[in-house]
Amino acid sequence: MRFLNQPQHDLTYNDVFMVPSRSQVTSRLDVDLTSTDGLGTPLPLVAANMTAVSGRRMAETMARSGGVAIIPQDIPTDVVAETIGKVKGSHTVFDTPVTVTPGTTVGEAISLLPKRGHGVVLVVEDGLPVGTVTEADAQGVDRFAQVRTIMGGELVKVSPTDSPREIFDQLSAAHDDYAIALGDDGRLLGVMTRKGALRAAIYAPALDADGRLKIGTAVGINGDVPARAEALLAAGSDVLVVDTAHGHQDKMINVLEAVRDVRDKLAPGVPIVAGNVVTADGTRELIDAGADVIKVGVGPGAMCTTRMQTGVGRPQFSAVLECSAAARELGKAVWADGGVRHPRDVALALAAGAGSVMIGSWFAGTHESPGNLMVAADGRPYKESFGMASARAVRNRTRDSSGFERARAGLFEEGISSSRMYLDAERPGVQDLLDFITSGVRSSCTYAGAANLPEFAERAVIGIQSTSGYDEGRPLHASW
Ligand SMILES: NC(=O)C1=CN([C@@H]2O[C@H](COP(=O)(O)OP(=O)(O)OC[C@H]3O[C@@H](n4cnc5c(N)ncnc54)[C@H](OP(=O)(O)O)[C@@H]3O)[C@@H](O)[C@H]2O)C=CC1
Ligand SMILES: Nc1nc2c(ncn2[C@@H]2O[C@H](COP(=O)(O)O)[C@@H](O)[C@H]2O)c(=O)[nH]1
Repeated sequence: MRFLNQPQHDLTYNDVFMVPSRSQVTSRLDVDLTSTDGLGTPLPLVAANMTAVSGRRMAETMARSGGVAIIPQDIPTDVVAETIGKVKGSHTVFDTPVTVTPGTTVGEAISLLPKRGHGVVLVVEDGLPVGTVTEADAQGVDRFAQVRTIMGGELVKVSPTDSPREIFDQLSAAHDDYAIALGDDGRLLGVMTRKGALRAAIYAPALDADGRLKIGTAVGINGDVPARAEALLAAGSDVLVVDTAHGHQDKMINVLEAVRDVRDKLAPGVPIVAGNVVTADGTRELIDAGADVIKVGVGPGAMCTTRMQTGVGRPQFSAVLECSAAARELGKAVWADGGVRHPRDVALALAAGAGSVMIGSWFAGTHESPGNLMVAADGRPYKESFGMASARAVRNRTRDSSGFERARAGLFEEGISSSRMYLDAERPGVQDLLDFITSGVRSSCTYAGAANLPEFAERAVIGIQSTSGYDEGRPLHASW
């Protein structure tokens, strides 16, 4: 990457723009978005280790689309192990349906609809699919009625060996939008919508050496971290994130060395990600202590109050640029963590040299995040998000401590305890957001003349802009 005009101060994503360069890449579909962080996932995107963001559904969906989700450090180890098992047991292409039985009430079935982006609940009897229920089927029906009275019985059945294009064509011919895939024994393998078929032709899943979906997990720096790391690796975690607010501290370095020893003994191929830092020194020290990838970002997160509380942090574009250069010198990479609100931010982080980009709050406002769907007074659906250093998260993390210790820890909050992440009516599912982001990033690459992410980081030409420069680029949804 090179600057068009030399910066005199540190820069946020909003402070910069990219100019087009002569390109030999003629189609956005020719761009290879494989991450350059050593994990080699087909998409350079990571769902953050936040309780309001990454659970089983987020992990499955991210991995099917080529990225990865990190299950947070605050989830009990046995629950994380169970989640890893479920994700690894799910189909790598077909979506996992929400299922009910014919005797389930309509009210319960409808309450399960928002658990998936595809808007259908599958009715299963004795292990066999017998019908579907959608919001439309339930219109005007008593919530206590059983779903058998309203379910649609015509199911489009496809084979797991059918190509995405064949499934798309079968659904179009049947004027339907929901296919179920059955194994040879008639067992349900998963479901696919028409849009899902289109996506299956574009995205490749992120798979482990045994061909199962990838999933990552996080540990903090307190408690018996090596024991938790051992259990997570034994359960099959594909990435281990060692995460704390101030990553450039002695305790982190000691913990990281211990986690590296556990990893080397049990699962030498599993990368360790550590953070957060925002300086070249912090990056180098965490790499020396055993990290393969450095998580970069102090204070850019949407749930973050660190900069207002402490004055500490660094504008994220400059932090990623400096840390990625330091990591690259040592043959390692960084994740740009936090502050992503538009596809352009992902593109700019990759231009600054990030190997992958971690997203939290934006993904919290999707069907696949763990929270319950709520509806605001104006009718807009939303999910609650909260920071991992908020009083709410600290209370949860210190549940085994004394009342005094919990109360004291609560005084040191550095995050928001409750925030509304509205579901975008146009993009309510995380796959919708991934479509939005990847189409933007593919396009950024072709503007730079890059066929892949190493070329993009090499060729990007970045300029610095004023706030009016940034404003000029915002679309107007009404006349001025
Ligand atoms: N990227 C970011 O900007 C930030 C991210 N977070 C996220 O919140 C989650 C919780 O992290 P964290 O608050 O570190 O909680 P942890 O539970 O991981 O505890 C942090 C440990 O580090 C010690 N510590 C020393 N200095 C600091 C400091 N300045 N800030 C915080 N802890 C410090 C704490 O001791 P003691 O309590 O005695 O001081 C404690 O032992 C993580 O997921 C983290 O990534 C949190 C804040 C900023
Ligand atoms: N200072 C704080 N930072 C936090 C907190 N919880 C999470 N985070 C960081 O934010 C990113 C995600 O950023 P986003 O803009 O995509 O939401 C996450 O990975 C953490 O590094 C917090 O309570 N305080």
